[in-house]
Parts: sequence; C-alpha cells; structure tokens
Amino acid sequence: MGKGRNTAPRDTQAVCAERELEEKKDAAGAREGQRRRQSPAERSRGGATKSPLVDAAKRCVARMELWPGIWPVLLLLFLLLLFLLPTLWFCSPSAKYFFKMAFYNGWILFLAVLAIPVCAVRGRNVENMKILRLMLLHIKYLYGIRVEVRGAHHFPPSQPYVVVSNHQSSLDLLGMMEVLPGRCVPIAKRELLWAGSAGLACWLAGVIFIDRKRTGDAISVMSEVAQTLLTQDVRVWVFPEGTRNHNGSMLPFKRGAFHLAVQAQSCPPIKTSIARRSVASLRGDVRYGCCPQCPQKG
Ligand SMILES: CCCCCCCCCCCCCCCC(=O)SCCNC(=O)CCNC(=O)[C@H](O)C(C)(C)COP(=O)(O)OP(=O)(O)OC[C@H]1O[C@@H](n2cnc3c(N)ncnc32)[C@H](O)[C@@H]1OP(=O)(O)O
Ligand SMILES: CCCCCCCC/C=C\CCCCCCCC(=O)OC[C@@H](O)COP(=O)(O)O
Repeated sequence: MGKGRNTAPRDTQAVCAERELEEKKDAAGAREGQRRRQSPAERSRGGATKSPLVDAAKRCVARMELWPGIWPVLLLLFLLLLFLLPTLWFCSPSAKYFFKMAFYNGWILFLAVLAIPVCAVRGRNVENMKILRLMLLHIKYLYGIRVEVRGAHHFPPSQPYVVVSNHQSSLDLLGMMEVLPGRCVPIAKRELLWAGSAGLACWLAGVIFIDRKRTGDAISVMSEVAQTLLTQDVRVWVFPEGTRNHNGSMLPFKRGAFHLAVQAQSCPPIKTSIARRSVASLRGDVRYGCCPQCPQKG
C-alpha cells in the first residue's frame, strides 16, 4: 500500500493536493459566512445565544474587557472603603452619628416599602398607624435605646384629645411609637409627604400634613382636624415647637396645638422628654412622662 502511494504518478498527486486545498477553502468560507451572521458579542464568545438578556450581559462583559484597568481601581476603592469606614466609625463621633442616622433613615424607607402594600389594603386609614407602629418598635433594639414610659395610663382610651410633646430629633419617632395611643395621628410638616416610601406610608396612615410656610392653609387644615376630632374617635399628636430643637431647651410654642385643643374641647395631656445624650450619640435612655389631662374645657 505504502509503496503504491509513494509510486503514484505525479499528476494524480497534484490533483489530490488541489482537491484538498479546495475543500479547505470551502470549509473556511463557510465558517466566515457563519461568523458574519453572528453579533459581535456572539463572535467574542464564539457561539450563538438564545436570549437578548444574555446578549446584553455578554456585550457588557465585552465592554469591560475594553477597560481591563477598571478592576484594580474598583478593588482599590473597595479596600479603601473597608479601611476608611471602620476608622471613621471608631475615631469620629460625628461620622458615627452620620452613619447611624443614614441607616436609620434608610431602614425606615425600607420598612415603609414593606408597610405600603399592607396599609394599602385599607386605603388611607388611621388604623394603619398600628401597622407602622408595630414595624418601627424594634428599631430601639438596633440602637440599644432603652425606653422608659411613665404615666401612660393618663391617656384616656377613647375620647378626643391633643397630645403635645417636645421635639429634639427625628429619633423622637421611636419614643412616639412606644406611647402612641390608639387611633392617634401626628401632624407633620408637608415636606415629609415627599420623603419617598415613608411619605406614602404616612399618608396611608392618616398623618396630617401642614404647610408651615402658609399659616392660613395650615390653620384651615387644623380647623378641619378639630371637626374630625369632634365627630370621630381620633386623637392628634402635635409637636408644638413646630421644628426640632437639638440643644435640649424648648423653643417657644406655636399656637396651633392649643387652638386645636380648644376647638375640639380638649386639652393637651402629655409631656415627653428625651435624654439629651440619646440624641447626641444615638443611644441611651428615652424617658416619657405622660401628664394627666387638663380638667377644664376651653
Ligand atoms: C414602617 C414605615 C414607617 C414610615 C414612617 C412613619 C412615620 C410616622 C410618624 C410620622 C411622625 C412625623 C412627625 C413629624 C413632626 C413634624 O413634622 S413637626 C413640624 C410640623 N408641626 C408643626 O408645625 C406644629 C404645629 N404648628 C402650628 O401649630 C403652627 O401654629 C402653625 C399652624 C403651623 C402656624 O404657625 P406660625 O404661623 O408659624 O405661627 P403661630 O404663631 O403659631 O400662628 C400664627 C397666628 O395664627 C394663629 N393660629 C395658629 N393656629 C391656629 C388655628 N388652628 N386656629 C386659629 N388660629 C390659629 C395664632 O394664634 C397666631 O395668631 P396670633 O395669636 O398671633 O394673632
Ligand atoms: C425618592 C425620594 C427619597 C427621599 C428620601 C428622603 C429621606 C428621608 C428618609 C426617611 C424618612 C424618615 C421619616 C422619619 C420621620 C421623622 C419625622 C421628623 O422628625 O421630621 C422632622 C420634623 O418633625 C421637623 O422638621 P425640621 O426640624 O423643621 O426640619
């Protein structure tokens, strides 16, 4: 056999070689045709894909391959953060406060996302405040805040009244949730309505929004609230200082809460105070003192 191949005439060998060459050319042509029909991402992976999502992911990866330098930079940034955050946490009290507040707000926004569908079943309803209250109660454990409530029995279970309390920080919300009587809604600044999911959750829970810059509008909203207090089994929580005051003292009271109490033939029954250090470092004790309701009518 071997001998036969070696002794084959020259022209037969040339024909065979020519055929082989042609076959190779055809195969290469076919492969090139198939390659041209494929997308660039498919080409880079060397295979056809079934879903546009996979194609998009592949394109994305292909783009990243164009910037090979980005990975070390990202890794460096990540390591820097990993070092910087704990350093700031342990060395700078104000950074620690900032992180805690950021988490507090972020966590509330997240909880609100969970609360919204549950509250939406009832629509806008003061009963939804119970749901928000339940969902917020655990936050004090996250921050190691001990809440001590005294005199909560002074809250009548079912009559209209206005609760007034001092306001040092947005953390007052935690204390409020501890003592909030049934069917009681806070009066809040209108801006809170636009605080994403938290605003929507507040709206669903019947929080009353007032525009502090428009006294006339705020007064008319509060007059409506007074009518509601007279006709329905609800109560209202007002921060009479009208804004937060971090320095431990009290600001002069705005008059709305007291007009409201007079219009609804009720009187403010509660005084609350929050230990100052709990505001400064986001830990410590929160003490609520609930005072008896004023006996006389307006
Ligand atoms: C699981 C997911 C959770 C998600 C998340 C949940 C969070 C669920 C809890 C949210 C909790 C939020 C908590 C927010 C806490 C705040 O947003 S605090 C800020 C909002 N609150 C307030 O502003 C307090 C109420 N403000 C007032 O009452 C103010 O009096 C007003 C009505 C805004 C007006 O303020 P002002 O114009 O600056 O000043 P003021 O001197 O009080 O009044 C001006 C005049 O109007 C008269 N007036 C005032 N009110 C009345 C009235 N009702 N009738 C007749 N005359 C009146 C006054 O007598 C005064 O007249 P004069 O006596 O001088 O003649
Ligand atoms: C898509 C939009 C995203 C918006 C993100 C907004 C970030 C807000 C984040 C979380 C909201 C947490 C709700 C906490 C409620 C506490 C209410 C509070 O304490 O408000 C302060 C108000 O009493 C007095 O305000 P000022 O002292 O006058 O100022």
